[in-house]
Amino acid sequence: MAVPTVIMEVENDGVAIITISNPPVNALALQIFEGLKQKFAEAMRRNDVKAIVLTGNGGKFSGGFDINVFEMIHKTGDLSILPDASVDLLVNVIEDAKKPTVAAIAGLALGGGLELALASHARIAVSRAQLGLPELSLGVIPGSGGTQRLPRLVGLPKAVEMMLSSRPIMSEEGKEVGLVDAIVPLEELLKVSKQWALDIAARRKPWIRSLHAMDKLGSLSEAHDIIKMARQQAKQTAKNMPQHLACLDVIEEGIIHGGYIGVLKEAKVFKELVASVTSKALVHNFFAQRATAKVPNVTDTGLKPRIAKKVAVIGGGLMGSGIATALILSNIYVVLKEINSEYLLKGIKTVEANIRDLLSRKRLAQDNADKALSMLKGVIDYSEFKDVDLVIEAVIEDVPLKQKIFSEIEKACPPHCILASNTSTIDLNIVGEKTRSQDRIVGAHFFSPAHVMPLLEIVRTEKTSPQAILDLMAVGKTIKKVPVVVGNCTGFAVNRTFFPYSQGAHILVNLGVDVFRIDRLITEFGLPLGPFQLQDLAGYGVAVATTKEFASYFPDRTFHSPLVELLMKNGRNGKNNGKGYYIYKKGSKPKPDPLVLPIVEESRMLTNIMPSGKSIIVTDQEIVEMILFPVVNEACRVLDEGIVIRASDLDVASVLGMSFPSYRGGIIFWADSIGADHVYQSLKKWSQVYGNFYKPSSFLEERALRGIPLSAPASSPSASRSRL
Ligand SMILES: C[C@H](O)CC(=O)SCCNC(=O)CCNC(=O)[C@H](O)C(C)(C)COP(=O)(O)OP(=O)(O)OC[C@H]1O[C@@H](n2cnc3c(N)ncnc32)[C@H](O)[C@@H]1OP(=O)(O)O
Repeated sequence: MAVPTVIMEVENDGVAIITISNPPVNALALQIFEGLKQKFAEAMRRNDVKAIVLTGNGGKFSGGFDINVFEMIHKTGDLSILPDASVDLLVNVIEDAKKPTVAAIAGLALGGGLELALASHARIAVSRAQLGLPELSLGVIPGSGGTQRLPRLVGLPKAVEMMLSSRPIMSEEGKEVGLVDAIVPLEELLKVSKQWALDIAARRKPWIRSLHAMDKLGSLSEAHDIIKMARQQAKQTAKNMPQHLACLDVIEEGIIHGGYIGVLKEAKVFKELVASVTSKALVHNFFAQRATAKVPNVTDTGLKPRIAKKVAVIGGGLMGSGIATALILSNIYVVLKEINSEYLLKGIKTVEANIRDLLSRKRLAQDNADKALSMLKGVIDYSEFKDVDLVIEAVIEDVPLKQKIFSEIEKACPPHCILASNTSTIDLNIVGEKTRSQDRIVGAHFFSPAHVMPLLEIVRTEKTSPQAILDLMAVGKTIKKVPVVVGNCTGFAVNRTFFPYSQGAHILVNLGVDVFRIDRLITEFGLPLGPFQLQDLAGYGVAVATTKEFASYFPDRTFHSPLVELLMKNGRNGKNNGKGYYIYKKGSKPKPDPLVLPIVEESRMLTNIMPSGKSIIVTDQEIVEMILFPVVNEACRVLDEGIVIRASDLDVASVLGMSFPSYRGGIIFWADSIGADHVYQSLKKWSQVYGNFYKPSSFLEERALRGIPLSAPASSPSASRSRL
């Protein structure tokens, strides 16, 4: 592994080029701060140095502060390892120095990386470099002056937007808003930056210390209004995440009392937030997501992924058209197949509507939209399949139909082509039973809407080849999904883990708990929708079909609630017909419908599970736990059966596939933070009163009783102790 280093070369023109080197993204490891201090001190001392250019090795400026250090703090609680960079290095050594520094930015400058560039006296970037302050997505705020300097360079509205969204901008936009001074080709980056630095030194170009700039800040009352509005928004969109309001407080401090005071407050708040549970969970998420890219016996075999240039999608329904949209948006040529021209037209219209929607929400530029649509071709036979690299079947969940399609595509496609199914429940061995191509049959399970949801569950059977998995992972990355490789079982990792979620909610309702109270508590916990609103949205057909599927595989823990069927009998079909548990009207928010209450009563009469016919009394916390602990319990079975490679894969899958709040780290991380023992004891207690649905799994029981975290790998010393 390469050692993080900072090197300095002084050229005859009097410019010292200081280069950060820490592959792959030049993260600012603790040694880098030391190195920067030393090299800047040397550059200031040397008489042959007139100016400095700060840059990064390997075509990247810097991906920011080394997030491993946050992880170390979360493990040890030792905040003293944080470098005192924000004043010491960035203000005293760089910004207030007697020699100017120019940041030469290629590739990316994120977080602390961008903050180094902000403290420099000018920024020269290559085209399409990513510039951003994504710290809030890690549960902290920018901690090296970013909260103060960015508003002073780009104005308060843009700075607030960049920090609160954590989304980077391209250098082209950076140039428009004043973050970048010039955009140049990569070959000229150093040359132009050196000249710029010399020009500043000779006062031919302005020597700007951005912490002291005032012209972009606007009046105090304007700033007050902007921050007030941002606070209101953050309260709605970033509930339970302290870093958003903290960031606004720190920005405000600097506007009222000056940039330097702002920097001091920023450093203090940064330290507090680094140690927070939110940061711990979000940093866990960051590394957990990266870990999904490492699949034993697949990514470590030396195999190279083959690039899919042309993909066929079979089925133009909601899922198929969403998948086609995701592919064409990433410049992959798609043939969309339907059984007749009427259905095909419908499918293509859905893809067009998806693209229009992205356009209207400014997520896509017109020329990119046109380009994407030009990559789509509709077909009603297999003639275009002769040169496809991947087929994704996305028809209804019907075993004979899928088997027929797989027999057909085996003949129609070239031998290297991967044959994938988007089934969410059906065993892939059964899907591919009638073929001789089991080694290239794989699950490509997208989540609805497929062009928006970031998870791609890649399901392998014992026969799927490593090459097929690797190729599909590469497609997933290209279309900006996070691929998580899982094993084959009913519901695979995500739907299997979460099937008790709506079951638990239905048990509670039949025990007398109010439907809308449950939804409110689950959204307060952090999921975007409660289980009943989710059912309204997904459609009752899905609820009935999946419950049936799970009931046949897991009869010991399936609860038969007649509620959905009763709703349908009463002419309710969820959002589809505007009437479910909620009333849906165009242009207004869904409203709880009191007219469902008699239907709920009918369901309660039929199930007759309320003790002595009376509603149970439960606290808000118990309600959340009675819904989510059974999910943890099923997650334990998924771990026990080796359906996922590592526990953190389930965290990623729960966050990206089920919108489990990322600031709680994911389903297993959350359970471990509460303690396996509490989960176990609660489930045990409920199973004695309410039955088998709550019965703790043997995996949970063993870990709880032996005090081993659920996330500990089976082979780890702490977990293997359990078998002694
Ligand atoms: C004081 C300051 O204000 C505080 C901060 O700066 S906090 C840090 C702010 N920076 C960030 O949030 C950026 C985080 N990184 C990223 O978003 C992305 O990694 C990236 C856009 C830089 C690159 O993306 P991509 O090319 O897809 O590569 P990706 O797989 O994510 O990362 C490559 C490797 O670099 C590591 N890495 C990336 N950024 C890192 C960082 N800031 N610290 C430590 N490691 C980092 C990843 O963990 C991964 O390691 P692995 O190969 O061992 O799994």
